[in-house]
Amino acid sequence: MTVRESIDWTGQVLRVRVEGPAHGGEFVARHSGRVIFCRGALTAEQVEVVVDDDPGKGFCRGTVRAVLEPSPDRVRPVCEAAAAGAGCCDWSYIDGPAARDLAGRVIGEQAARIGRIGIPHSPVPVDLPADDPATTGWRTTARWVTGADGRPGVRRARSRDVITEPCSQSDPRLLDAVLSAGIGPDREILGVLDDEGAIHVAHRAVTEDRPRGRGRNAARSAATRARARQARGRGWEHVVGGPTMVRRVGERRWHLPVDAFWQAHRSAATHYSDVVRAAVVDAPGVSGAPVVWDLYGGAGVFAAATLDAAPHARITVVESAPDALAAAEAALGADGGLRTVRSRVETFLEPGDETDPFGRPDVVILDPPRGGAGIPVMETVARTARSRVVHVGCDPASLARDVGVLVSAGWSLREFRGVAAFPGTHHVEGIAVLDAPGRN
Ligand SMILES: C[S@@+](CC[C@H](N)C(=O)[O-])C[C@H]1O[C@@H](n2cnc3c(N)ncnc32)[C@H](O)[C@@H]1O
Repeated sequence: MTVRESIDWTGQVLRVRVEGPAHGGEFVARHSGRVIFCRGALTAEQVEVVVDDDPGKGFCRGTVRAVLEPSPDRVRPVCEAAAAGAGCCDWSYIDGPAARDLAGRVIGEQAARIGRIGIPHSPVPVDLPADDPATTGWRTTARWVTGADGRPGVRRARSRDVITEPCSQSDPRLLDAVLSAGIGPDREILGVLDDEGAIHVAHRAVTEDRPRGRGRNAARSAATRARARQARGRGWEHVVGGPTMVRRVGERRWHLPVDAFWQAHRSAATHYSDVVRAAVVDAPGVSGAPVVWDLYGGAGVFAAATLDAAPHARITVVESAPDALAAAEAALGADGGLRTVRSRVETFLEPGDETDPFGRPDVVILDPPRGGAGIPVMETVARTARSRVVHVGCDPASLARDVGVLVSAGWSLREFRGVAAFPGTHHVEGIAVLDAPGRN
């Protein structure tokens, strides 16, 4: 069938057989030659889906309203907020091991399709973070909003409505503290359980931006604009605990503003640190004093892991947030070989500025935000790093694109794994370790 631009199935109920997972948490099904991205479905199920977003091209989006033939991997959703329609735990109806397998398939598929990377194991294996089996209560930094009635909750999917059933991700002590604080209407709330067991609650005015247009991309852009207007560190009223949290990996401690970046899962920083340590220790052809770049380095968690593996390493942490770098210097400054650079990574790597007082890097570690490092950054890294690259990425598509740049420049993939760092959701962290041409 030829698909016409004017087609619109919005509101139609379709009976479909579900195929595999797509990037973004929906599942693929087909009807009359068009793809339907189905929310709330599972591989091989027969479902009835209501079309709720139809851009009028070769695909549309829908939500499952009845499961006619359920998968054995379907379980009762553990997240009350998601069951009530919130956008938080979109895979909370999928059994944990099955969800990890599905996430590994998405990582492998994106690697092949976008990165043109041959993966030896598909699905890519997805590990529990530091063997932590928690499916609920794993999040130690959480956010809520209050609506006009002042009750804290999370947003309904693709809506500004507030759902007050609890989300299962956050440690339950956080919501208890938020409820006891009695915060008023129209506030954004931040709750943190830090690594010394202290609870911090802060709130500020909700900043909103109306979507310009329909669909989830418009909603996402509106959220991004709102976040950009409400800068980090601004406007918080601290009502429980104080403005500074303590974070720990092993024996090291970081003092950070409560809204500074820290890995969301309570065991993620430890897991990634273990991976970095192992990757630095056996980087091919590298001495006991490697030169290392920790790009998008935050408070230097991976720099710390590097120093544990190679105490004489000379490390440059590149990061745009000054509060994170101050915390890195305070936590690691006593270790001689640390240099912090407050800069966007793109600027740090600009032509003519690729040199480092420590010399060309043996190992480059990258942990960019969701959009990934991008092709120009990866091309420079491919030319500059001597031995090994470790890329940690929370979006399988941008990770695939970034790693694909290295692979097409002749780098070989030594390890490619996922980490179930966001249980109950489709989100997954991917970690790729690559060796320079001629080094493996
Ligand atoms: C995913 S976090 C990783 C932080 C650190 N590796 C950790 O595990 O705590 C990404 C970091 O990159 C920083 N960032 C975002 N865009 C950046 C850019 N273009 N250049 C430098 N840093 C950036 C953010 O402030 C954030 O600290």
